[in-house]
Formats: sequence, C-alpha cells, structure tokens
Amino acid sequence: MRFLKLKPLLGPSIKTFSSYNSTQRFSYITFKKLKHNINLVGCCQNYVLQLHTSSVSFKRRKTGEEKKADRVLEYHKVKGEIVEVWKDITVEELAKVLNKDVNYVREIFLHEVKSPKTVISDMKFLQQGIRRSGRRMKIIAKPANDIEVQIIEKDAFPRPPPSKSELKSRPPVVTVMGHVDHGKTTLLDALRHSSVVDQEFGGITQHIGAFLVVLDSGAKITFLDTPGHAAFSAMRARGANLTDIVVLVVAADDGVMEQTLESVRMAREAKVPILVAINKIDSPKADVERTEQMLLEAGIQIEKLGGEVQAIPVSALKKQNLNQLAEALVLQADLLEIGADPKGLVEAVVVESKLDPHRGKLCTVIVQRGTLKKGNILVAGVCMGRVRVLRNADGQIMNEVPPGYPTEIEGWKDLPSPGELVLEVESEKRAKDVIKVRESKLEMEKQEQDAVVIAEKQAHHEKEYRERLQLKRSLGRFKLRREGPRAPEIPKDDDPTPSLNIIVKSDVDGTLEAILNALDTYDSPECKMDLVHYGVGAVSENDIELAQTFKGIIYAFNTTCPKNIQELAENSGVNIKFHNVIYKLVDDVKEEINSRLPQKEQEEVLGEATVLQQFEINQGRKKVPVAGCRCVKGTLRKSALYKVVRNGQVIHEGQLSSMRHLKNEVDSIKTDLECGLQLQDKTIVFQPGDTIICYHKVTVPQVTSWDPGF
Ligand SMILES: Nc1nc2c(ncn2[C@@H]2O[C@H](COP(=O)(O)OP(=O)(O)OP(=O)(O)O)[C@@H](O)[C@H]2O)c(=O)[nH]1
Repeated sequence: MRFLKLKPLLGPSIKTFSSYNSTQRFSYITFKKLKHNINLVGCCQNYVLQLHTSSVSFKRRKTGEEKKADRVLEYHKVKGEIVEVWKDITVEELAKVLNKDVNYVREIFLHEVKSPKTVISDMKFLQQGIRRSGRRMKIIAKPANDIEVQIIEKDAFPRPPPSKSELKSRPPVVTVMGHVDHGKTTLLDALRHSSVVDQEFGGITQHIGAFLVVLDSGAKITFLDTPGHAAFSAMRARGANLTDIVVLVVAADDGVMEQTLESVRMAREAKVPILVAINKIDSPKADVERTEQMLLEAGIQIEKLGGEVQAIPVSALKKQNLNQLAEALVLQADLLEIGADPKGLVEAVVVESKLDPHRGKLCTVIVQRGTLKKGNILVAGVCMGRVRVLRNADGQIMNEVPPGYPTEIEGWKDLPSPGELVLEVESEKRAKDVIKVRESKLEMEKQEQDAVVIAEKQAHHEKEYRERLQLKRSLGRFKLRREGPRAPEIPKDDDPTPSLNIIVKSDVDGTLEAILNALDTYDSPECKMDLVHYGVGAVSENDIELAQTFKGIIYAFNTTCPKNIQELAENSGVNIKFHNVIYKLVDDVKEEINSRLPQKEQEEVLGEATVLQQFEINQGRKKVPVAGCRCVKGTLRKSALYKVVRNGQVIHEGQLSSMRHLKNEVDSIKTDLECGLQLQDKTIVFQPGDTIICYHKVTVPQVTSWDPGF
C-alpha cells in the first residue's frame, strides 16, 4: 500500500531490488518484503527516504563533504589514540597533551581559538578539534601543575584528627556575645576577678582578648572577649571554629534586642551550643520573666520553659549567681566531652595580634593540639616565628601551653592575622620553605585574579571599540554586518554598473579590522564594491557558498583553507586569493575593480603640423581652402582624425579629404616635410600659426580612482 502511495512521487526510478536493512540510507530505490509489510527506502533528489516498518520519513541527504567528514570522524572514532583532557583546558595545555605546537592546536580548531591562553570550556568543541587531530579524548580531572604539586608537597598542614584514645580533657573555649551594653565585659571581668571594663575607652570593648578563668571549683574556662560580632565572623570566615560554647548575655532590663538575635543566628550557623546569662537582675527595671518570654519568642527554648537551653539570671555588676553560671558552663562542657591531643606538633589559632613598641610583634593564640613551648618554630599564613616568650593574660610567663589555653606569643617575624592557623614545623628551614610555597601560591592566585580583571577590561574595551566601529560603519558607505550576506543584493545580470563582491577571512580580529578599515575608504562610483561577509578563521564551506551565490571573491588573509574546501571552491568556480600583506591585498582588490571597469576611448596623437599659409584651389566651380603646413612632430596620416587649434582653442575636429606633398596625393607626411591639407569641411578658413593635430582614438583599460592611502 505504501509502495503504491509513493510510486507517483518517486516515479520510474523504482527499479532496484535488494534486501538492505530498512533503517539504512540509500541513493537509489530499494525495497524489500518483510513478512506482511512492504518496506521501502530510497532517495528523491536531495532527500533520503527512510521507510521503517511503522513510519515513512524524508531526510536531507548528506552532501559529499558531510559524508567524507563523517567517514573521517568514524575512522578516528575507531582508530584514534586516546588523549586525556579536562574541562577548561587551555590551548597551550592541549598542545602539550597532543605533543604538538600551539599552531597545530589552532589548526585543529579551524583557527577559532586565538591565543595559547584561550580556555576551551565547550566540551563538544574540544571533542571536534581532537577528532580532527585523529585522536579520541578521555575526560579527566585537571592535573595539578608543578607549582601546585610543590605546594602540596612542601606546604604545612594540620595532622589528621587524633584518635579518641589520644584525647585529654581541655578547658572549653567560651565566647561571650550579646547586644551592646548588656554587660559582656562586666561579666567577663566579674568572672576573672579583674577589672577589664575600667581600662576601656568610654566603657566599650576595643579589642579581642582571650584569657583563662579558674573557677572556685578548680574548673578552667577560656574566654574570648568579642567586640560585637566582628571577631566571631572573622574567625569563622577563616574556618576557625574556636568556640565551644557561646554565652549569650541578655540584659533583663532591656530584653532580646537586634544584636541578641544576630548572636543567636551566628552561634547556630557555627553549630555552637548557647548558654544564656540573663544579666542585670539587680536593676530596678529588670524583668526576668519577660526576658525569658522574649527568648522563647526568639526561638531559644530555655530549660525553665521546657527547653534545653540553660538560662542563668545573673548580676555581673553585683557578682550574683556567677558560680551558678560557671557551673552551668562546666556542665555544658562535660556534655560536649571536649578533649584534645596534647602531643606532637602544635596547632593553634590566632585570636589577636598587635605590635608592641617594646616587645615587638605579638599574637594571642589558643592552642588546639600539642603543647606549645619556648623555642617552637611556628608558621601562620605567610608569617613565621620562633617562640621567645609565652605569657598568660595577666602577663605571667608560661613555660608550656597545653590545648584549650590562651597565650600571647613573642617572637614573630611578621604579624599573623586573627583566625590564621598556627602550625609548628620541625625547623626554621622547613618554615622558610612553607612560607615560600605559600607566597608562590598567593602570587598565583593574584595572577589569576589579575588575569580575570584584565580579561574583563579587555572585553569591555573590545565591546566599546566594536560599538564605535559599528557606528562608524553605519554612517559610512558600507553597511557592514558581522554575519551573513545581504540577501537582496545578489548581483543582477542586467545591472550595467560593474560590481565586485568580496568575502574577507583573516587570522585575527585586529588584522581583519585593519582590512575592513582600508576597504571602508572605497568611494568610487564606477564600480560597486560590496563586502558580502567577513570573519576570523579558516575559509569555510559557508564562505564558498556565499562566494558562489554572490559571485564573489574570497580574500584569505594570513589564514588557511582546508584542502577539501579548496577543492569545493575549484569545483564551484570560486576564486580564493591568499595574502599576508594588507597593501598587497588592497592592490589585488584594486586590480579586480580595474578588470571590471569598461575600457575607455583615448586620443593618441600621431603627428602635428603648423599652418604656414592658406591656399585656395579650384575644384570644379568652387574654391576650396587648403592649409599649407609643415609637419613638426610625428607623422600625419591621411586617414586619421584632425583637430585645428587656434590660440589654444579647438576650432574644428574632423577628417581630411586630401593630403598632398608637392603635387602628389600621399597617405602620410613625416616630420619636417611640407604638405597641403584639405579638410572634408570646406568652410574652415585656416590662418598662419594654426596647429593641426593628427590623432586617432584607441581604447585603454580604466583604472579606479580609489586610493586607500597605502
Ligand atoms: N545594673 C547593672 N548594670 C550592669 C550590669 N552589668 C553591666 N552593667 C552596666 O552596663 C553597662 C555596659 O556594660 P559592659 O560590660 O561595658 O557592656 P558590654 O556588653 O561589654 O558593652 P560593649 O562592649 O559596648 O558591647 C555598664 O555601665 C555596666 O556597669 C549588671 O549586672 N547590673
């Protein structure tokens, strides 16, 4: 049935019978009988008919080139060597992988990649290029480069976490947070029985301090004093989660305020348990219950109201319930089973650093692992130091500092930043090596950042330049467009004005612009010049098609044309001209224009004579004038054209009726000979001194007046 329906469409070409698989494509009609159905595959002009057991479809038949490309791809698919590549591989890296130079890589990408630093992020594009190189690709993770390997090998890193058996209990590290003026410093002051608050300018905490408080019970707690939330955030930003417990100070006379909520959010984000100190219970305005209610509303489920968070009402000023608060902290620390490994190389975190006029560069750290001693060599970021002196918050010298304890270190060569991880290394040489690789890493990162900034700037400038150029062109003679032909301007055979259509392909954008700028200066009306298409890269099939449609010439500047495209051009009668010097390309364009201009007539002087006097001779009844002349230049030919010039003005143009030398009629008169010349026009009266110019007309090729300034 299908056969009958298709027969009128396919006509008498249904001749061949065979038993090919029905999903294959054929360039001739084939059909076979499959049980009860007739299956047909075949072709109709440029379309391949595909008939499956259940459907009929037409597909555009692939061109010879496409088929050839398919075969090449198929070949490489099977035979190609596998190369390992990665996403965002650069042209330079790919050249290394392929063991070829950068130009080779540019070629396999048909010059669509520009510089060695160009990053290829389109994997399909990458695959096409690699296939063209006759290889197959395997995607792997980007391998570390030499410097990265060096960094990994030479840098210092914290040790893997200790086993549970290596852990010894340590003081918890507590951060006191809360709203402004709710009494954080006063509370810390009360806890360590010292008066920090009195030393502060205007009563506002100015810096981060860290100190150890030994409670009456003998339990130890390390406190960090934070000015607002900045330090806590800074620590976290550097990945230093020093804090084991947050004490949230809420003034009973003020309740939950903006920064209270902020503190809660931050503690939660850091997954640090909260303990609430409801402060200022001595204040006449204190309302503990209201504060508790507000805490509940803020999502803090306090124990008294059925939750798990301990909330202790205290008065920092009057030192009320401080023991209760301390015991609650110890209980919380016990629940957390806080422990650390006191052995091996020291690991610590910088809490604060400062420059002391007498003691030099100092930084407060809290030890996290190992036991810090005098003489230890430390690195922190790109700073190094040898421990000269260790002191506690009261200024007392410490011989050794175990995990969980804060200490101020003297002996740094540079000042490490808060949050920086401090690592002990084996020797000063090792410390120097670590600093060196870290500095190179920073330099690399900086270069990468700079490269991004530079690339952004370049892109910005490029965009601006293009916009300006576009504007310039839109005002100019050519309406140049980046892509595609201007369809309505296909040359018409009946248009008398000669025209030249060109396509320009160049290696890089810069050169292309230079060529286009030169062509933009074309302003001669005698021949139309149209830039049908231009672009960067090798000459492509599309260029050939455009050149064929628009009867144009392809100018390939500093770029190539694959062999198959050249063959296609030859078969299509398309002229591809290769150049690598711009003025030569322009000269070539000029020649093409000249060759299209019609030839023009030009006068060529053969000889010149001076009239000596006029004679009159009788011809029948009439008297006709004869110019008695001497040939002063060249040769006068009887059959040629003549001009009579008097006082610089041409008074007559015409032909001779007679040329005589002495009494004889002659065909020509040479220089210095005298002659009598009679014009066909007998009305012309000669005067002595008139110049008679003998000339003829010749056709000469025209030359364009276009001067692009080269
Ligand atoms: N009545 C009363 N006043 C207190 C109590 N605790 C602190 N204050 C007062 O509250 C004010 C602020 O105390 P600070 O300890 O400086 O408060 P802070 O939270 O550290 O303030 P910032 O450092 O600015 O964030 C001071 O005038 C303290 O004397 C308390 O328990 N009772």
